[in-house]
Amino acid sequence: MMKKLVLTGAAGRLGSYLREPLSKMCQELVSTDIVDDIGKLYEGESYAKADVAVYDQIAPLLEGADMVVHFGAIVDEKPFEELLGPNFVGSYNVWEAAYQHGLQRVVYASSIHAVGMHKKSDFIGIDAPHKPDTFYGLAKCFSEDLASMYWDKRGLEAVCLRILSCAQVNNTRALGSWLSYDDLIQLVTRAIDTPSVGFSVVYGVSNNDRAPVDNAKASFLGYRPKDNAEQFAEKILAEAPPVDLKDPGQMHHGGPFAAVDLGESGVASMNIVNDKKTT
Ligand SMILES: NC(=O)c1ccc[n+]([C@@H]2O[C@H](COP(=O)([O-])OP(=O)(O)OC[C@H]3O[C@@H](n4cnc5c(N)ncnc54)[C@H](O)[C@@H]3O)[C@@H](O)[C@H]2O)c1
Ligand SMILES: O=C(O)[C@H]1O[C@@H](O)[C@H](O)[C@@H](O)[C@@H]1O
Repeated sequence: MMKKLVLTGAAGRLGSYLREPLSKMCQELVSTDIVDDIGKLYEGESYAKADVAVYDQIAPLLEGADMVVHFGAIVDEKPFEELLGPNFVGSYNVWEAAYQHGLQRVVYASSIHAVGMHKKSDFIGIDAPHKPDTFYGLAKCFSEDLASMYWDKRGLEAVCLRILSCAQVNNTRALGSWLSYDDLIQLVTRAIDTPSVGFSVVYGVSNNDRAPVDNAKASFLGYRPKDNAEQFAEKILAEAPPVDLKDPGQMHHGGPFAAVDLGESGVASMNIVNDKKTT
C-alpha cells in the first residue's frame, strides 16, 4: 500500500468518483481543490483548499507523497488568459512540486482535445501527433510535453490519460468516446499500480464497439475496460440528428470542441449531465 497520494480536482465530477478508491490505495489521501469544502471525507482522506495556479499553495501538499493524481483544471474552452493560470501554470506547478518533493509519478487527466483536430476517420493511436482543437486542448498538449520533459530530464514518471468522454452517453459521438466511471477507476488504478511507466500516454475510453482510438501500444499498463456504450446505441441512433459532412464537430475526434471558435466558452456543458457522486 502506498503511503500518501494527492488528488487535485477532488471536488469535481471525476474527482468525486476517484476519492473513495484512491483512499483505499494509500494510508493517507490528500484531496485538494479550489472550493471551500468537499463534504464528508473517506477514511484516511483529508481535504486542503488550494489554487493549483499558485505554487506556494499547491506545492506543500505534495510533501511526502508517492504520487499525485492531477485532475484539477478549468474544464471548458475559454479565452487563453483564463486558462493560463489553472491549466498551464497549474500543470507546471504540479510537476515542479512533484519533482522538488521527490515523488515517483504524476497521473494526469489529459484529454482527446490534445489531438482533437485529427479526422474521425483516422483510427489514431497513442503516438498520433498533437493536434489541439482549442486553447483547452493546447493546455493538455503543454502538460503532456511537460510530462515528457520531466521524465527525460528529471526521471519523474507520468501517465497521461487522454480521456474521451467520461459522462452519461447522450449523443452519437459518445457511442465511441464513452468512458464509464468504473473504467475510469480501473484506468487510474492501473496508472498508479503499474510498477514502471516512464512517460506514458493512454486513451481513457471504455470497451466500446465504436471506440475511435487505438490503445494497443499502451497495453502494458494492463488497462482492460469492461463497459461498452453499444448498450445505448439503439436509443441514441433512433434520436440522432442527420449526419452533416460539413460540420467539423462531426468529422473530428474533438467533436463539438473542433467546431467552436478559439476562446469561445460553453462547449463543455453542451452534453454533460452533472451526476457527481456525493459522500
Ligand atoms: N469529464 C470528461 O469527459 C473529461 C474528458 C477529458 C479530460 N477531462 C479532464 O479531467 C479533469 C476533471 O474533469 P471533470 O469532468 O471532473 O471536471 P470538473 O469541472 O467537474 O472538475 C474540475 C475540478 O477542478 C477544479 N479547479 C478548477 N480550477 C482550479 C484551480 N485553479 N485550482 C484548483 N482546482 C481547480 C474545479 O473546482 C473542479 O472541482 C479535468 O482536468 C478535465 O480536463 C475530463
Ligand atoms: O470531448 C468530450 O466529450 C469531453 O472532453 C473533455 O476534455 C472535457 O473536459 C469534457 O467537458 C468533454 O465533454
